[in-house]
Parts: sequence; C-alpha cells; structure tokens
Amino acid sequence: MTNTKAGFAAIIGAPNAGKSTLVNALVGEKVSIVTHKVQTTRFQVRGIAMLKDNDDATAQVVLVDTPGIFKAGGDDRLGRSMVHAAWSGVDDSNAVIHVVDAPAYLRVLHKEPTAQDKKAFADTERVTKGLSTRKMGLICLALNKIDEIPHDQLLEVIAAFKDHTFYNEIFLISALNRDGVDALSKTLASAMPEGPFLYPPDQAADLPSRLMAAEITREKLYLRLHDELPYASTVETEKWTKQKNGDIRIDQVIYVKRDSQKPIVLGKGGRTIRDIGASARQDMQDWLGVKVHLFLFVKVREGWTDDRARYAESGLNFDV
Ligand SMILES: Nc1nc2c(ncn2[C@@H]2O[C@H](COP(=O)(O)OP(=O)(O)OP(=O)(O)O)[C@@H](O)[C@H]2O)c(=O)[nH]1
Repeated sequence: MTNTKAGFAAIIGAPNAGKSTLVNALVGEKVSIVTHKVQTTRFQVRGIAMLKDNDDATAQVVLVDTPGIFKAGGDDRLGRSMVHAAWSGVDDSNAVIHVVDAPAYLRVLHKEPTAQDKKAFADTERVTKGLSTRKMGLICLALNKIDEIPHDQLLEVIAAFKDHTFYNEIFLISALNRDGVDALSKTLASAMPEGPFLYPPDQAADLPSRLMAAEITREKLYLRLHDELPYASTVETEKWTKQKNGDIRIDQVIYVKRDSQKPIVLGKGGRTIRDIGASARQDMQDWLGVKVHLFLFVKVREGWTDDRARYAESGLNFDV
C-alpha cells in the first residue's frame, strides 16, 4: 500500500484573475514565471505543489495551465483546434480550478465594469460553458481577491454562480493573503489518485523552467523534422546550471526511438542539430534575458513510451 498520491490540476481563468498568485500560494514559494509563448502542447506546467490531504497523505499536484482556451479569433480551423486541444488538457487532469476575479465580476453585476472587467466576464462565461460539459473528478470555483470585497457583498458573488451545479466546490479565497487557500489545497490533494510521485521532489522548484526549455527545443525539432521524424522523439533537460557570471548552461538530450533516426537529427556534418540548437538557444535567451549555453545530445531510448512521467513531460496522455 502506498501512501503517496500524484496527479494533475488544471488552473484556468481569464487573464489577471490571479492564477500565478494562486500557484505561488499553493506551491509555497515563488515559482519562476513561465511565458505563454510556446503553445504547441496542450498544457504547461506552472508548478509542483506538495499538499496534504484530509487523511494527512502527501499528494504531488502538478499545476498546469491551458492558455489556449482563450485563443483570440478562435473561429478559424486552427483556432478551433487549439481551443479543443487546450480543453483536452483539462480533461486529462484529475481536477480543475476555475479562478475568477470576484471584484471584477461584482462590478459587472453592479453595471459599473471597466473594459477589462467586461472581457474577463466574457472569458468567465466561456469557461463556465466549457466546464458544464466536462466529466471529471473535481471541478472547483475559486472566487479570488475577496480581500477587496465588502463582507456583505460576498454572498452576492456566490449567488451569481448558484445555477452552475457542475462546480463540486466553491471557495472564497484571497490568493494574495492565502485566505482560504488551505481549504482549497486539502480538497485538491484529496482528489488526487494514489500512486508514486511523477517528478523527483528535488527537481520540483526549477521544473517549469526545465520543461519550458525542453519545449522550445522540441518545437524547433518539430519545425525542422516533422516530415522525417513524426512523434518519434522527445526532449529532456538533464542539467540546468546557473554559472557564476549569470549565464545559464542547459544540457538537453533528444531521445529518438531507433538508431536509424540519429543521423536524421544530426544531419550532414552535424548541420541539422546545429541549426536546431542555434534557434532554440536564441529563443531561450529571449525568454530568460541572459546568455544561454545550450548543449544538445542525441540518444536512442527504446521503450521510452512506457514511462509515465516522461509522457507527462511531453504533454501527452499516458492513460489513453
Ligand atoms: N487584492 C488581490 N489581488 C490579487 C489577488 N490575487 C492576485 N492579485 C493581483 O492580481 C493581479 C494579477 O495576478 P496574476 O496572478 O498575475 O494573474 P494571472 O491570472 O496569472 O494573470 P495572467 O498571467 O495574465 O493570466 C496581480 O496584480 C496580483 O497581485 C488577491 O487575492 N487579492
């Protein structure tokens, strides 16, 4: 019998609702900011929280973000497929937390919204519509920023959501002050399935950065080789070292399935991998704002398709 639990929780909500602040409150430390630039996968890891459930078991909750849900101009085919992919990232999670900027919502109800409030309201409606058709374990509503709401108006916000019966739990929180966050974290932990941790706990702090860096290289690899190497490769960040002068050294391995695929990635005289490395390094520098030294290696790994954590890293669903 294991007493560890592990799973995924999707955090969704309009821009500015307080998602990053909530992730920081759940993780318990400031998580390095992950840009939304690369959106090729269905979700991005924002942080890893180690939370206690109601029975005191420890749950590793991988907090993921699916920014594609709010893809602007989502009416064309590409937009629709990105929105669809983002929702399938939500479906693969064990729980979802919908974060709403409660003061902004109240201003709409009181007919005194700002332009940003109106947009947040429209986004919230889109999310509630999407959530109403989900069939997943736990759907939470987190009405955030209650520190800015007079007490007598709290019930009014809750009442506005009372017809949305698909929410299993509603929390009134202040992600900034951590009010209500403990109750939310216990509920989340309780919803996670039993099982071993998905990531080594000592990697948890810089994991979002490692994954982001792997994602950047994977995107370049895909852009360059998707005809020759469909779905056959994965990228992992093995080492992440901050050097004394502030530069960052990143060592990554590109795993392919068969020996015959190695020369495809390397290219004639190593040209292909050099090009991929150069453009990935450029993106990493733009993202991190410091000089990056990127070292890419190609290895064959048979049977990588059997490893659950690696699937999680590449944004794929292992349980299908
Ligand atoms: N008063 C108050 N402000 C909050 C609270 N939570 C977040 N904020 C503020 O709301 C703003 C947006 O918070 P973020 O956590 O960046 O929001 P986000 O949803 O991650 O935003 P995007 O990354 O744009 O999607 C910041 O100025 C936060 O400080 C809260 O509980 N109370």
